[in-house]
Amino acid sequence: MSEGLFITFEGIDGAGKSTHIDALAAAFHAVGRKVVLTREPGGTPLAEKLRGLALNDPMDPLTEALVMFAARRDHLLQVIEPALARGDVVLCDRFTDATFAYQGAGRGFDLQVLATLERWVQDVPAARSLRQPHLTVWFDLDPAIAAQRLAGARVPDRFESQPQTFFARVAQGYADRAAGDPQRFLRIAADRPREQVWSAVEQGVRARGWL
Ligand SMILES: Nc1ncnc2c1ncn2[C@@H]1O[C@H](COP(=O)(O)OP(=O)(O)O)[C@@H](O)[C@H]1O
Ligand SMILES: Cc1cn([C@H]2C[C@H](O)[C@@H](COP(=O)(O)OP(=O)(O)O)O2)c(=O)[nH]c1=O
Repeated sequence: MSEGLFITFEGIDGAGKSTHIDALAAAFHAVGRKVVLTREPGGTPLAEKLRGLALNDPMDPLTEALVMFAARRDHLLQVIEPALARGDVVLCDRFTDATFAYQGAGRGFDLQVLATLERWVQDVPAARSLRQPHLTVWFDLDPAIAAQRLAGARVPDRFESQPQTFFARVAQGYADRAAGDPQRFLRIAADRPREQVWSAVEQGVRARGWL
């Protein structure tokens, strides 16, 4: 049986995560892997309810961080860990790096508190230390370009309606997380045409021997 693979997609709103995650699922299916495609906040009935609150109800940064980690705990226990135990590939649109980027860098919340929550929530029986992604595909994009892509999109949620200065902090938050764990991150320059971005994603995953 194959070892389970946990791959997350990260980047600011509009960076291109949703555009490419289905194609990576198809690439894994093509080599015979079972794929669980999921997202955060969300992925379970409870976590999706928490998503609705987090994306729409006003709340302070600690409340927001706790809601994100509460959703994550349920998602880990109900979906991610069982899938990895089966040897499936879990492709997750956002995970804890988004909490450090949005609640940490974006909202200015205490990173030490986030690191404590990360240790509590991601301490699962099957992981030697903490459950972390085997690979995080980080779509790095200038917030100004992301804003152009999202202009005129649907009614923005609490995060999408933030000013560009917020997303500049979020983008730096991702860069800081990548600098802290470079082996785990595959940085994709996301300002190129879709085909070039996809090619970089596929080559990066293939280079790890997984496709
Ligand atoms: N490489 C690209 N060049 C131009 N537009 C893109 C590119 N990738 C995605 N888009 C468009 O930008 C918008 C946001 O893409 P999406 O994949 O939803 O981003 P995310 O999931 O990271 O928020 C969509 O309208 C999408 O069609
Ligand atoms: C997982 C996570 C997401 N978020 C934010 C980032 C996004 O703006 C929002 C999730 O929406 P998003 O992933 O962009 O979904 P969609 O493509 O449907 O808009 O939640 C956090 O602030 N912290 C987190 O820990």
